[in-house]
Amino acid sequence: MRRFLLLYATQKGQAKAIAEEICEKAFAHGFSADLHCISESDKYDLKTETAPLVVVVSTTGAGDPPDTAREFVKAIQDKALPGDSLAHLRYGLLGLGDSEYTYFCNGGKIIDKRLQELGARHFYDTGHADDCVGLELVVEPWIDGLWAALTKHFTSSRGKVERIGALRVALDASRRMDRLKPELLHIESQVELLRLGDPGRRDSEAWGQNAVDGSRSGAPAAETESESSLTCSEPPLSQAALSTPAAPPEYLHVRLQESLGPEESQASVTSVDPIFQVPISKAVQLTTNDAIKTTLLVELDISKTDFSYQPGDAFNVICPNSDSEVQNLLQRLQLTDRREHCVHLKIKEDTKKKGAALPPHVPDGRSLQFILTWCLEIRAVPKKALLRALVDHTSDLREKRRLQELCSREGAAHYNRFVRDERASLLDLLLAFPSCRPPLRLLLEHLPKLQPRPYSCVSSNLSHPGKLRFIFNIVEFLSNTTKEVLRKGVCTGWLAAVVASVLRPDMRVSRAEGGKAPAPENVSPRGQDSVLCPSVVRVVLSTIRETDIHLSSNNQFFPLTE
Ligand SMILES: Cc1cc2nc3c(=O)[nH]c(=O)nc-3n(C[C@H](O)[C@H](O)[C@H](O)COP(=O)(O)O)c2cc1C
Repeated sequence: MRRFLLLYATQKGQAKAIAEEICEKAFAHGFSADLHCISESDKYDLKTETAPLVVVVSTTGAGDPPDTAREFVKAIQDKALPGDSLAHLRYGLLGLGDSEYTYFCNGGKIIDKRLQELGARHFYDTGHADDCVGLELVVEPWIDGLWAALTKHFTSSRGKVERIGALRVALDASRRMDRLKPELLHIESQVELLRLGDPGRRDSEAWGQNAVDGSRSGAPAAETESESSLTCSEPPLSQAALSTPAAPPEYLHVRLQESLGPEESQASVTSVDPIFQVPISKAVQLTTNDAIKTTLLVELDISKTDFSYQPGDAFNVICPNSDSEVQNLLQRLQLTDRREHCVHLKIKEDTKKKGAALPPHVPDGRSLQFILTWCLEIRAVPKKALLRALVDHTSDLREKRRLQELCSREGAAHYNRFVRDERASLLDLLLAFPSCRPPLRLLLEHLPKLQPRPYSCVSSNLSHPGKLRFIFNIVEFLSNTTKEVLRKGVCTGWLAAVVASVLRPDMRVSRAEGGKAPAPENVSPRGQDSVLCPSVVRVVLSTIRETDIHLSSNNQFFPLTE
């Protein structure tokens, strides 16, 4: 068995589960993995490790490595470490993150960068998996490729790494004895020679071409396939035999029934918690106009509601999808004239889907317009399963082929580049592929729930009776798409719905990479840019008390008094 060291650093368990999956699969590929949490520093020693290292590490906080990696990071960041202290080490790293956060996969990036600084080299290129679109999109191909990379590592550098390790140990031991004998100089030069001629270096460069990296996905392809776009590809992909996933089984039966009367209040969005619709009563720009990051204090008028809260409680804020996008979607589905019809769902009797269940976020009997506005995340980046399902409803053969490519294994880099990184939505795809005419059923089966976002409130009922105050940090608050949309001056999407209602036309949306608290000199004195909201925006609040959401340290700068 060829052994490798497998370390994971997790906050919520996903990195651990992935490391365990690697460990289980290793055996079948002829490897044995020594699996440890990265915090178990007594179980491994990178300074003397001769086997390749595989690290799976997630990100938490504002781009921090998980708590369990704190000691490890501190240890490798020790400035006293020589720049070649890990030169014998070959490693592969899989970072987990969520591109909705400012510092995507930063936990992994910090460790990766420092290992490189200490002389360690990749035997397999780094993967960055994105929880926002599904970790599996990167994790699965990354694990699939790992076995070939390990095999290549073991065959091309068999013995050499072990020899370096053995020589180093001998050298270090002798150094500790503080007797620099002439033969040690010989060993030292052997180590140097091995390092210079180590094929692992060339391997790592070669593997670099096969990046399974969210942030750089498609970059190599971009050089050779400059003409590729969402709708068209070039050889070799356009001529490749494709391995596409099986069509996801249909499982919903949809019945549209003419509505008998006007729809009830929109407040009955699906939630087990009590829900309130409240106006935004005030928005205060807390940062000056030239601040790197724009920070808003948003005040909601809850005087007509009845619930208690404390500072630090988190609230789920749900905003509706933009009306124009909903209308566009209805048009593409050719259902505009039936938008007021009530939607009734049943599980198809002959479905092949195991454990099929009605989507809990789609209430029975509500209008089609209501469901598209309040229940479905119509801006979600379509997953490959949805792309695959769209193939079967596309009549133009060229469009069909391109959709097949985008959901195929061979087209994974194009999916990342043109769908995931561009944050394309279903509507974008329907516009790009005009012959695609999916049934409503397909949307209800595939679109996820319109997600609320938790925000901590910063006021108390005593300090601000009848008011609920939140801090919105614009840079972190906006998705890439929304930032882009705002730059173009068009507001769409639910995030933009809130922002548009509180942004003054002259308020700048910062492009800078945020994450740090605004410098005190950038904080507007006493909220002088305070503006009364021109319009009342319906925001649905559902209370949740989340003990693990605390006020960020940013808040200490904010002048919360009137
Ligand atoms: C409180 C919290 C903070 C997070 N911060 C970041 C971040 O700054 N950057 C990032 O890329 N992902 C961030 N994430 C996303 C996680 O890294 C991602 O969901 C990952 O899959 C979690 O893996 P784990 O369960 O092993 O910790 C954060 C997640 C949570 C819950």
